[in-house]
Amino acid sequence: MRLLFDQFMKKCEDGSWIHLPSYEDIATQRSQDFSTFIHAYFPTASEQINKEKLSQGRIFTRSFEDGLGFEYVMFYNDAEKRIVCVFQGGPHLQGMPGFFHGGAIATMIDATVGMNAIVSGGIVMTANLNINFKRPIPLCSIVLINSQLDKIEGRKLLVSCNVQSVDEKILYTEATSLFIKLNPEKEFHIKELVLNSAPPA
Ligand SMILES: CCCCCCCC(=O)SCCNC(=O)CCNC(=O)[C@H](O)C(C)(C)COP(=O)(O)OP(=O)(O)OC[C@H]1O[C@@H](n2cnc3c(N)ncnc32)[C@H](O)[C@@H]1OP(=O)(O)O
Repeated sequence: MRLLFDQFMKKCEDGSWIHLPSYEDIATQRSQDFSTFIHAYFPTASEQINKEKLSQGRIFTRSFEDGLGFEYVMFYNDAEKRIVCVFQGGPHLQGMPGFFHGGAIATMIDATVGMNAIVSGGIVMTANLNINFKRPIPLCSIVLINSQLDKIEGRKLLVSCNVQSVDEKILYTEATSLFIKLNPEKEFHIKELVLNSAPPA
């Protein structure tokens, strides 16, 4: 994992790739603005949120103890509109004995294609996610999640993705997704927020 991280950090030196901040870091920077916007977009659903529990809310992929759940880092290439996520899931993500749970893989795919859609298009939500699980992924192995923005049609963003072994010899999973942009006018605001909070290369 460290070797791959260093290889991608090297690619960041000329600015073609950007080491993305974790979603948690982005959300906490402008959490009040973000929360107000989302609740205003979904007023009825917002009324049903248990406000006492809201303060205990944690980003799903960052809610496990270190090393047990989702360990990952994402790199973004703006010119190519793609993200590579280096992912090493921990032992608490087990499904079939010795392999990752399909829901854990789906979560990481959603997080990666979602980040690709956010940096490419603004504030979006997943409307559709189709996944083909082609090979089981051994628990605790390191994989690459390669995500690509394919098309923007008005408020719709189509993003595809695959999950491969590090040597690219095994194709584990393929996915396509549809994201819907919630607020076209804030597109540059969120992109700048993400890119400006990127850790230094
Ligand atoms: C970095 C971390 C990233 C994390 C990423 C994680 C992201 C998530 O998981 S979000 C959580 C899961 N998603 C959700 O809960 C979303 C639930 N769905 C919704 O709230 C709404 O359906 C929402 C917001 C997606 C779209 O609603 P709304 O803004 O009213 O748009 P709406 O007018 O219905 O649709 C817009 C267009 O998209 C199309 N569309 C909407 N949903 C779909 C769909 N599932 N399939 C195909 N087309 C669709 C509509 O037909 C319409 O097309 P057109 O403009 O051509 O008529």
